[in-house]
Amino acid sequence: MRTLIVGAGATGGYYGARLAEAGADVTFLVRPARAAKLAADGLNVRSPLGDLHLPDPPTVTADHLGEAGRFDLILLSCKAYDLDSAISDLAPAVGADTAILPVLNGMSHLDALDAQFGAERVLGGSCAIAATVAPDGAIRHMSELCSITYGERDGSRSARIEAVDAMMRGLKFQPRLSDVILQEMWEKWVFLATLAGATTLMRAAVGDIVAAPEGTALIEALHAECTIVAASSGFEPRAIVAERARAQLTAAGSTFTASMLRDIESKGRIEADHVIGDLIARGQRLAPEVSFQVLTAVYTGLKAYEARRARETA
Ligand SMILES: NC(=O)C1=CN([C@@H]2O[C@H](COP(=O)(O)OP(=O)(O)OC[C@H]3O[C@@H](n4cnc5c(N)ncnc54)[C@H](OP(=O)(O)O)[C@@H]3O)[C@@H](O)[C@H]2O)C=CC1
Ligand SMILES: CC(C)(CO)C(=O)C(=O)O
Repeated sequence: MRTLIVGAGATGGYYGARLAEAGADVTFLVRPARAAKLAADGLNVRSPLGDLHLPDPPTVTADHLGEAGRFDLILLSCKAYDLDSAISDLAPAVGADTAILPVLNGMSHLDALDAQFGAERVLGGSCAIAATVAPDGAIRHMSELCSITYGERDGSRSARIEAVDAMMRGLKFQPRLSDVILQEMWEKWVFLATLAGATTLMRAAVGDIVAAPEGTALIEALHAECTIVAASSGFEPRAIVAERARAQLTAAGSTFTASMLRDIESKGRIEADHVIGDLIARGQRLAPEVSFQVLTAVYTGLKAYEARRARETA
């Protein structure tokens, strides 16, 4: 299966490197600076599941993608703020039978991909991992948490999703073929928005927040607001998933944080609109009687961070 990994950052770099390690036919679509870094140093992964050095990872830049032909699978791993440019850059790789598997957090990227390439080409997907790109360019995988979930959005078991599943098996991450991928993407969004919202608002890990006065109540209120949006959209988290999420999000002593907090701490760009703003907008449309006060406080904090970052980097 010819696979194009769009982005060799934290997620694309990790999953793509593990696929390449196992001999899968992968090529990374990268921008010029990342291409130069990979050419100089190779693709390095530091992981509790085993380090990996790919001395010569196959890369292509957008200006040469047309010469690379069509791909069977495109694993899209950019941040949401780069989605429009990534869509235009990856377009030459999309043929009649290409499937696109996005692993971004949130949901609205599905609409953008559908509009550009047709919904029939767009799978559902998400990943659970704690990873980042270290200052030396290596992918730093920070815990054993490491899975990727994918499925046809109508729940069918197509030949192409079975082929994706076959390629993902036996590697250094947990693969999961889902028959209810939209439900799972919403559940992940509710979890992530609560985790990112609470840990960025408080600039602290879950355990630090629950140790503070009213910390657990704040996380629970945020989780409840996110759940209302999902339920109003027709994807109320299943009881067992909601209970597991609640336990993880309020665990005493937990050092769990969201990738968005890591991005803020490294003064990077964040997906404020995609992960939090979009949730509020959907909530205001579908449940206008709810005030979404905690989500709104989170969003204001994130937009203030963006404004400060823009001012200080201008
Ligand atoms: N990191 C994590 O632990 C987790 C992240 N996620 C989600 O996964 C998604 C991806 O996040 P993450 O991997 O952390 O992000 P990163 O910023 O680490 O990586 C994204 C990569 O995409 C590349 N990129 C962007 N646009 C293009 C383009 N047009 N062509 C080629 N490459 C491009 C960037 O390239 P360049 O280097 O040139 O900027 C960057 O290397 C996000 O939605 C995030 O929320 C989900 C679970 C966990
Ligand atoms: C929920 C979590 C931590 C797991 O992948 C995540 O998606 C993130 O940090 O962005």
